[in-house]
Amino acid sequence: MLKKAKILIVDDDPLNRLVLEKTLANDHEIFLVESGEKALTFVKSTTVDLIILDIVMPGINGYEVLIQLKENSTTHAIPVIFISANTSDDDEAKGFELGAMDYIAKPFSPAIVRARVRNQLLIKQKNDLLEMLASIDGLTEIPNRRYLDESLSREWRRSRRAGTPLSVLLIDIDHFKRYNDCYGHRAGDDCLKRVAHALVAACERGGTDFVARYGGEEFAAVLPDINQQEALEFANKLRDAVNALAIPHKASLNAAHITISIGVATTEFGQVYAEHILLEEADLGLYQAKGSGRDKIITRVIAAS
Ligand SMILES: Nc1nc2c(ncn2[C@@H]2O[C@H](COP(=O)(O)OP(=O)(O)OP(=O)(O)O)[C@@H](O)[C@H]2O)c(=O)[nH]1
Repeated sequence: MLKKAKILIVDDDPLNRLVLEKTLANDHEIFLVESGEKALTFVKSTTVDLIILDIVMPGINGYEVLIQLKENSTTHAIPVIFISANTSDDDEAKGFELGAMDYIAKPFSPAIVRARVRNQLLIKQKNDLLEMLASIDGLTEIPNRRYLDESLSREWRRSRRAGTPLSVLLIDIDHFKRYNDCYGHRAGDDCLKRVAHALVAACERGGTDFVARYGGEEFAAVLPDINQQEALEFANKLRDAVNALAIPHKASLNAAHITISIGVATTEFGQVYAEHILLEEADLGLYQAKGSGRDKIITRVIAAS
Protein backbone atom coordinates (compact mmCIF):
# COMPACT_ATOMS: atom_id res chain seq x y z
CA MET A 1 0.00 0.00 0.00
CA LEU A 2 1.37 3.43 -0.97
CA LYS A 3 1.69 6.03 1.78
CA LYS A 4 -0.14 9.27 1.04
CA ALA A 5 1.94 10.94 -1.64
CA LYS A 6 2.30 14.71 -1.90
CA ILE A 7 1.14 15.99 -5.27
CA LEU A 8 1.51 19.55 -6.52
CA ILE A 9 -1.04 20.69 -9.10
CA VAL A 10 -0.01 23.68 -11.21
CA ASP A 11 -2.74 25.17 -13.38
CA ASP A 12 -3.88 28.74 -13.97
CA ASP A 13 -7.51 27.63 -14.51
CA PRO A 14 -9.33 27.47 -11.13
CA LEU A 15 -11.87 24.97 -12.44
CA ASN A 16 -9.16 22.56 -13.60
CA ARG A 17 -7.45 22.86 -10.23
CA LEU A 18 -10.70 22.09 -8.46
CA VAL A 19 -11.53 19.07 -10.61
CA LEU A 20 -8.00 17.66 -10.31
CA GLU A 21 -8.06 18.17 -6.57
CA LYS A 22 -11.39 16.35 -6.27
CA THR A 23 -10.05 13.57 -8.47
CA LEU A 24 -6.98 12.92 -6.35
CA ALA A 25 -7.66 14.22 -2.83
CA ASN A 26 -9.06 10.94 -1.47
CA ASP A 27 -5.79 9.07 -1.97
CA HIS A 28 -3.15 11.80 -1.85
CA GLU A 29 -2.14 15.02 -0.16
CA ILE A 30 -2.78 17.79 -2.67
CA PHE A 31 -1.20 21.23 -3.03
CA LEU A 32 -2.49 23.78 -5.54
CA VAL A 33 -0.74 26.72 -7.19
CA GLU A 34 -1.82 28.83 -10.16
CA SER A 35 1.48 29.71 -11.83
CA GLY A 36 4.89 28.37 -12.79
CA GLU A 37 6.60 30.94 -10.59
CA LYS A 38 4.61 29.83 -7.55
CA ALA A 39 5.34 26.18 -8.33
CA LEU A 40 9.10 26.82 -8.36
CA THR A 41 8.90 28.73 -5.09
CA PHE A 42 6.72 26.04 -3.51
CA VAL A 43 9.11 23.16 -4.27
CA LYS A 44 11.98 25.06 -2.67
CA SER A 45 10.34 24.68 0.72
CA THR A 46 8.17 21.57 0.36
CA THR A 47 9.19 18.15 -0.90
CA VAL A 48 6.61 16.70 -3.26
CA ASP A 49 6.40 13.24 -4.88
CA LEU A 50 4.77 14.28 -8.14
CA ILE A 51 3.85 17.42 -10.07
CA ILE A 52 0.91 17.75 -12.43
CA LEU A 53 1.81 20.67 -14.65
CA ASP A 54 -0.22 22.72 -17.08
CA ILE A 55 1.74 23.97 -20.09
CA VAL A 56 0.13 27.21 -21.23
CA MET A 57 0.05 29.64 -18.32
CA PRO A 58 0.65 33.38 -17.95
CA GLY A 59 4.26 34.08 -16.88
CA ILE A 60 6.63 31.16 -17.29
CA ASN A 61 5.06 28.21 -19.05
CA GLY A 62 5.12 24.54 -18.06
CA TYR A 63 8.07 23.67 -20.32
CA GLU A 64 10.21 26.33 -18.65
CA VAL A 65 9.12 25.17 -15.19
CA LEU A 66 10.21 21.64 -16.07
CA ILE A 67 13.60 22.85 -17.35
CA GLN A 68 14.21 24.68 -14.08
CA LEU A 69 13.10 21.70 -11.99
CA LYS A 70 15.54 19.45 -13.88
CA GLU A 71 18.43 21.84 -13.27
CA ASN A 72 18.00 21.87 -9.53
CA SER A 73 19.54 19.03 -7.54
CA THR A 74 16.70 18.93 -5.04
CA THR A 75 13.91 18.87 -7.62
CA HIS A 76 15.36 17.15 -10.68
CA ALA A 77 14.00 13.72 -9.76
CA ILE A 78 10.39 14.78 -9.10
CA PRO A 79 8.25 13.12 -11.76
CA VAL A 80 6.21 15.58 -13.80
CA ILE A 81 3.00 14.80 -15.66
CA PHE A 82 2.01 17.44 -18.19
CA ILE A 83 -1.69 18.10 -18.49
CA SER A 84 -2.61 20.24 -21.45
CA ALA A 85 -5.10 21.12 -24.12
CA ASN A 86 -2.10 21.28 -26.51
CA THR A 87 -2.35 17.80 -27.89
CA SER A 88 -0.31 17.88 -31.09
CA ASP A 89 2.38 15.22 -31.48
CA ASP A 90 5.00 17.97 -31.39
CA ASP A 91 3.75 19.33 -28.06
CA GLU A 92 3.70 15.88 -26.55
CA ALA A 93 7.15 14.99 -27.94
CA LYS A 94 8.62 18.23 -26.57
CA GLY A 95 7.22 17.43 -23.13
CA PHE A 96 8.84 13.99 -23.12
CA GLU A 97 12.13 15.32 -24.50
CA LEU A 98 12.33 17.77 -21.60
CA GLY A 99 11.90 14.90 -19.16
CA ALA A 100 8.15 14.71 -18.44
CA MET A 101 7.06 11.24 -17.34
CA ASP A 102 3.58 11.38 -18.85
CA TYR A 103 1.28 13.61 -20.82
CA ILE A 104 -2.46 13.85 -20.21
CA ALA A 105 -4.74 15.60 -22.69
CA LYS A 106 -7.47 18.00 -21.57
CA PRO A 107 -10.34 17.38 -21.21
CA PHE A 108 -9.30 14.48 -19.01
CA SER A 109 -11.04 11.50 -17.49
CA PRO A 110 -10.68 11.40 -13.68
CA ALA A 111 -10.27 7.62 -13.71
CA ILE A 112 -7.40 7.86 -16.21
CA VAL A 113 -5.72 10.65 -14.22
CA ARG A 114 -5.92 8.53 -11.06
CA ALA A 115 -4.47 5.47 -12.82
CA ARG A 116 -1.62 7.41 -14.42
CA VAL A 117 -0.75 9.17 -11.19
CA ARG A 118 -0.68 5.82 -9.37
CA ASN A 119 1.64 4.38 -12.03
CA GLN A 120 4.07 7.28 -11.77
CA LEU A 121 4.16 7.08 -8.00
CA LEU A 122 4.95 3.35 -8.13
CA ILE A 123 7.72 3.96 -10.66
CA LYS A 124 9.12 6.75 -8.49
CA GLN A 125 9.19 4.52 -5.41
CA LYS A 126 11.23 1.91 -7.28
CA ASN A 127 13.47 4.51 -8.90
CA ASP A 128 14.20 6.14 -5.54
CA LEU A 129 15.30 2.81 -4.13
CA LEU A 130 17.51 1.99 -7.13
CA GLU A 131 18.93 5.50 -7.17
CA MET A 132 19.83 5.28 -3.52
CA LEU A 133 21.55 1.90 -3.94
CA ALA A 134 23.47 3.08 -7.02
CA SER A 135 24.61 6.34 -5.44
CA ILE A 136 26.09 5.06 -2.19
CA ASP A 137 29.70 4.05 -1.66
CA GLY A 138 29.85 0.49 -0.32
CA LEU A 139 32.58 1.02 2.29
CA THR A 140 31.73 4.40 3.80
CA GLU A 141 27.99 4.47 3.00
CA ILE A 142 28.19 8.10 1.89
CA PRO A 143 27.39 9.31 -1.68
CA ASN A 144 29.76 7.91 -4.30
CA ARG A 145 31.53 9.40 -7.31
CA ARG A 146 28.61 8.72 -9.64
CA TYR A 147 26.36 10.81 -7.41
CA LEU A 148 28.95 13.56 -7.22
CA ASP A 149 29.51 13.66 -10.99
CA GLU A 150 25.78 13.92 -11.66
CA SER A 151 25.35 16.59 -9.06
CA LEU A 152 28.32 18.59 -10.37
CA SER A 153 26.97 18.43 -13.89
CA ARG A 154 23.56 19.71 -12.80
CA GLU A 155 24.90 22.42 -10.53
CA TRP A 156 27.39 23.58 -13.16
CA ARG A 157 24.57 24.02 -15.71
CA ARG A 158 22.52 25.93 -13.14
CA SER A 159 25.43 28.15 -12.13
CA ARG A 160 26.22 28.93 -15.75
CA ARG A 161 22.63 29.73 -16.57
CA ALA A 162 22.00 31.87 -13.48
CA GLY A 163 25.49 33.41 -13.23
CA THR A 164 25.78 32.25 -9.61
CA PRO A 165 28.83 31.00 -7.70
CA LEU A 166 29.73 27.34 -7.49
CA SER A 167 32.59 25.77 -5.54
CA VAL A 168 34.11 22.31 -5.72
CA LEU A 169 36.35 20.77 -3.07
CA LEU A 170 38.72 17.83 -3.44
CA ILE A 171 39.77 16.40 -0.10
CA ASP A 172 42.57 13.87 0.36
CA ILE A 173 43.81 12.07 3.46
CA ASP A 174 47.49 12.80 4.04
CA HIS A 175 50.03 9.98 3.95
CA PHE A 176 47.34 7.34 3.82
CA LYS A 177 49.58 4.75 2.20
CA ARG A 178 51.81 5.02 5.23
CA TYR A 179 48.74 4.58 7.46
CA ASN A 180 47.82 1.35 5.66
CA ASP A 181 51.38 0.15 5.78
CA CYS A 182 51.64 0.92 9.49
CA TYR A 183 48.25 -0.21 10.82
CA GLY A 184 47.01 -2.60 8.12
CA HIS A 185 44.37 -2.32 5.40
CA ARG A 186 41.46 -3.11 7.68
CA ALA A 187 42.39 -0.28 10.03
CA GLY A 188 42.72 1.86 6.87
CA ASP A 189 39.14 1.00 5.98
CA ASP A 190 37.95 1.96 9.46
CA CYS A 191 39.84 5.22 9.21
CA LEU A 192 38.21 6.00 5.86
CA LYS A 193 34.78 5.38 7.39
CA ARG A 194 35.46 7.63 10.36
CA VAL A 195 36.80 10.43 8.18
CA ALA A 196 33.84 10.08 5.79
CA HIS A 197 31.32 10.36 8.61
CA ALA A 198 33.10 13.32 10.16
CA LEU A 199 33.06 15.13 6.80
CA VAL A 200 29.36 14.40 6.28
CA ALA A 201 28.51 15.54 9.81
CA ALA A 202 30.31 18.84 9.16
CA CYS A 203 27.96 19.66 6.24
CA GLU A 204 25.24 21.90 7.58
CA ARG A 205 23.01 22.88 4.71
CA GLY A 206 21.47 19.40 4.47
CA GLY A 207 20.03 18.85 1.00
CA THR A 208 22.32 21.13 -1.00
CA ASP A 209 25.76 20.37 0.47
CA PHE A 210 27.17 16.90 0.67
CA VAL A 211 30.50 15.14 0.72
CA ALA A 212 31.04 12.14 -1.54
CA ARG A 213 33.76 9.51 -1.68
CA TYR A 214 35.51 10.39 -4.89
CA GLY A 215 37.72 7.29 -4.95
CA GLY A 216 40.35 5.65 -2.76
CA GLU A 217 41.26 8.02 0.07
CA GLU A 218 39.84 11.04 -1.76
CA PHE A 219 36.55 12.83 -1.06
CA ALA A 220 34.80 15.69 -2.85
CA ALA A 221 32.08 18.26 -2.29
CA VAL A 222 29.96 20.38 -4.63
CA LEU A 223 28.75 23.64 -3.07
CA PRO A 224 26.11 25.55 -5.04
CA ASP A 225 25.88 29.33 -4.47
CA ILE A 226 29.08 29.35 -2.42
CA ASN A 227 31.79 31.89 -3.23
CA GLN A 228 35.51 31.59 -2.55
CA GLN A 229 35.44 32.98 0.98
CA GLU A 230 32.50 30.81 2.02
CA ALA A 231 34.10 27.76 0.40
CA LEU A 232 37.28 28.41 2.38
CA GLU A 233 35.27 28.59 5.61
CA PHE A 234 33.52 25.35 4.68
CA ALA A 235 36.87 23.66 3.92
CA ASN A 236 38.25 24.86 7.25
CA LYS A 237 35.29 23.29 9.00
CA LEU A 238 35.97 19.95 7.27
CA ARG A 239 39.66 20.09 8.15
CA ASP A 240 38.85 20.92 11.78
CA ALA A 241 36.34 18.06 11.92
CA VAL A 242 38.97 15.54 10.79
CA ASN A 243 41.62 16.97 13.11
CA ALA A 244 39.12 16.72 15.97
CA LEU A 245 38.87 12.96 15.39
CA ALA A 246 42.52 12.78 16.47
CA ILE A 247 43.05 9.39 14.80
CA PRO A 248 46.64 8.47 15.68
CA HIS A 249 48.97 8.23 12.68
CA LYS A 250 52.48 7.59 13.92
CA ALA A 251 53.81 7.05 10.38
CA SER A 252 52.62 10.44 9.13
CA LEU A 253 55.32 12.86 8.10
CA ASN A 254 53.33 16.00 8.96
CA ALA A 255 51.39 15.30 12.19
CA ALA A 256 50.83 12.72 14.90
CA HIS A 257 47.27 12.13 13.74
CA ILE A 258 45.26 11.81 10.52
CA THR A 259 45.00 15.07 8.57
CA ILE A 260 43.50 16.09 5.24
CA SER A 261 44.54 18.45 2.46
CA ILE A 262 41.92 20.30 0.43
CA GLY A 263 41.89 21.94 -2.98
CA VAL A 264 39.04 24.37 -3.62
CA ALA A 265 37.95 25.73 -7.01
CA THR A 266 35.34 28.47 -7.32
CA THR A 267 33.56 30.10 -10.20
CA GLU A 268 32.13 33.35 -8.83
CA PHE A 269 29.67 34.08 -11.65
CA GLY A 270 29.13 30.73 -13.37
CA GLN A 271 31.64 31.63 -16.08
CA VAL A 272 33.34 28.21 -16.35
CA TYR A 273 32.77 26.73 -19.79
CA ALA A 274 33.07 23.07 -18.76
CA GLU A 275 32.39 21.28 -15.51
CA HIS A 276 35.66 19.30 -15.60
CA ILE A 277 37.58 22.61 -15.31
CA LEU A 278 36.29 22.94 -11.75
CA LEU A 279 37.57 19.48 -10.85
CA GLU A 280 40.91 20.12 -12.54
CA GLU A 281 41.38 23.41 -10.69
CA ALA A 282 40.41 21.81 -7.37
CA ASP A 283 42.92 19.04 -8.13
CA LEU A 284 45.60 21.64 -8.79
CA GLY A 285 44.74 23.29 -5.46
CA LEU A 286 44.99 19.90 -3.76
CA TYR A 287 48.37 19.27 -5.35
CA GLN A 288 49.59 22.65 -4.06
CA ALA A 289 48.17 21.92 -0.59
CA LYS A 290 50.13 18.65 -0.52
CA GLY A 291 53.25 20.43 -1.77
CA SER A 292 53.02 23.13 0.90
CA GLY A 293 53.20 20.67 3.79
CA ARG A 294 49.76 18.92 3.90
CA ASP A 295 46.96 19.62 6.41
CA LYS A 296 46.45 22.71 4.20
CA ILE A 297 43.73 24.32 2.08
CA ILE A 298 44.44 26.04 -1.22
CA THR A 299 41.66 27.95 -2.99
CA ARG A 300 41.61 28.88 -6.65
CA VAL A 301 39.17 31.20 -8.39
CA ILE A 302 38.55 30.48 -12.04
CA ALA A 303 38.57 33.60 -14.18
CA ALA A 304 36.16 34.09 -17.07
CA SER A 305 36.78 31.61 -19.87
N1 LIG B 1 42.44 0.71 3.46
C1 LIG B 1 42.16 1.23 2.28
N2 LIG B 1 43.10 1.88 1.59
C2 LIG B 1 42.80 2.42 0.42
C3 LIG B 1 41.50 2.35 -0.14
N3 LIG B 1 41.48 3.01 -1.33
C4 LIG B 1 42.74 3.47 -1.53
N4 LIG B 1 43.55 3.13 -0.47
C5 LIG B 1 44.96 3.39 -0.28
O1 LIG B 1 45.23 4.77 -0.21
C6 LIG B 1 46.62 4.95 -0.47
C7 LIG B 1 46.81 6.24 -1.25
O2 LIG B 1 48.18 6.45 -1.39
P1 LIG B 1 48.81 7.66 -2.19
O3 LIG B 1 47.95 7.99 -3.37
O4 LIG B 1 50.24 7.29 -2.42
O5 LIG B 1 48.68 8.88 -1.26
P2 LIG B 1 49.10 9.10 0.26
O6 LIG B 1 49.92 7.99 0.83
O7 LIG B 1 47.84 9.44 1.00
O8 LIG B 1 50.05 10.36 0.18
P3 LIG B 1 49.64 11.88 -0.05
O9 LIG B 1 48.30 11.91 -0.72
O10 LIG B 1 50.73 12.42 -0.93
O11 LIG B 1 49.62 12.54 1.29
C8 LIG B 1 47.09 3.72 -1.23
O12 LIG B 1 47.96 3.00 -0.41
C9 LIG B 1 45.82 2.92 -1.44
O13 LIG B 1 46.02 1.53 -1.37
C10 LIG B 1 40.51 1.65 0.61
O14 LIG B 1 39.34 1.52 0.21
N5 LIG B 1 40.87 1.13 1.80
